[in-house]
Amino acid sequence: MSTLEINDLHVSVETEDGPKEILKGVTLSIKDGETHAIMGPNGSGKSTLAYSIAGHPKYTVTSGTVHLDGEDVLEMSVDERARAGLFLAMQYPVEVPGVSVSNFLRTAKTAIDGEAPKLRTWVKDVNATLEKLDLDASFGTRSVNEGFSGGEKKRHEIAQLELLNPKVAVLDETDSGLDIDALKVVSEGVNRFSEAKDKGVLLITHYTRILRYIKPDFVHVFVAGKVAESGGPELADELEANGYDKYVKAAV
Ligand SMILES: Nc1ncnc2c1ncn2[C@@H]1O[C@H](COP(=O)(O)OP(=O)(O)OP(=O)(O)O)[C@@H](O)[C@H]1O
Repeated sequence: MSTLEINDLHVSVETEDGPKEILKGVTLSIKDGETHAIMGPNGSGKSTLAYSIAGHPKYTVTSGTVHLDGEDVLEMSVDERARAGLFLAMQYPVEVPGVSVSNFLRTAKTAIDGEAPKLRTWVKDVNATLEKLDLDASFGTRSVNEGFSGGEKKRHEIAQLELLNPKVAVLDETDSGLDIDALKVVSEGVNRFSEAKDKGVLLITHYTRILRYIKPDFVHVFVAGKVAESGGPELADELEANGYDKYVKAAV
């Protein structure tokens, strides 16, 4: 049974005027098989939370804890976090010119598992995964994210998710820039991961439309660096109807 436990997490970034606190005490617990959606206004700190879990050096954890299966995540380097089973799909995936998708995926798999996957089964797995995501097999020869459309970038993130098979996935606006067909394909990939494999998902999103395909067990309203309210899927409908106004006013 895997659990990601975030407790009273405070995170700052360095600005020209000194450190600025972005996360102001985030507490969340994500267990196997649970999908948590985080929704909140622009600039409330959702990506900061995702990056802080993954270990981005720009963010300084000033207090609080993050544990995965009881292990102290904040003590781990970025690659140790990945090996421990954490996965981050970034809002803006970076280009890696000259590194093919196939090479990238195999290198990542080898680094995470500690040994290279057997070539024949790996090639089969990669091709099957790309096919499920409606990506042509030739996609594997392209440089990572270079010239990818918005939809291709997000499908590639989900291909990584499926092939690297982490314990917990943090998906930062994986629905942004997707047309309706791509949204379905990407959502199916997330569901294959979360439902079929009984894994934990933290899904950051602005839109309830993805929640038609990926059913969250919990919805959290994120305002001014912390969780302002938590509820079930019905909370997303309430946000769609009424916006964040009442939560923003209460946070001031
Ligand atoms: N270097 C910096 N200097 C000043 N402010 C910063 C810096 N880096 C981040 N911030 C601020 O941190 C806040 C949180 O940003 P973050 O990207 O986490 O929000 P978000 O909720 O993911 O927003 P969005 O929904 O627009 O993606 C923003 O107000 C942003 O301007």
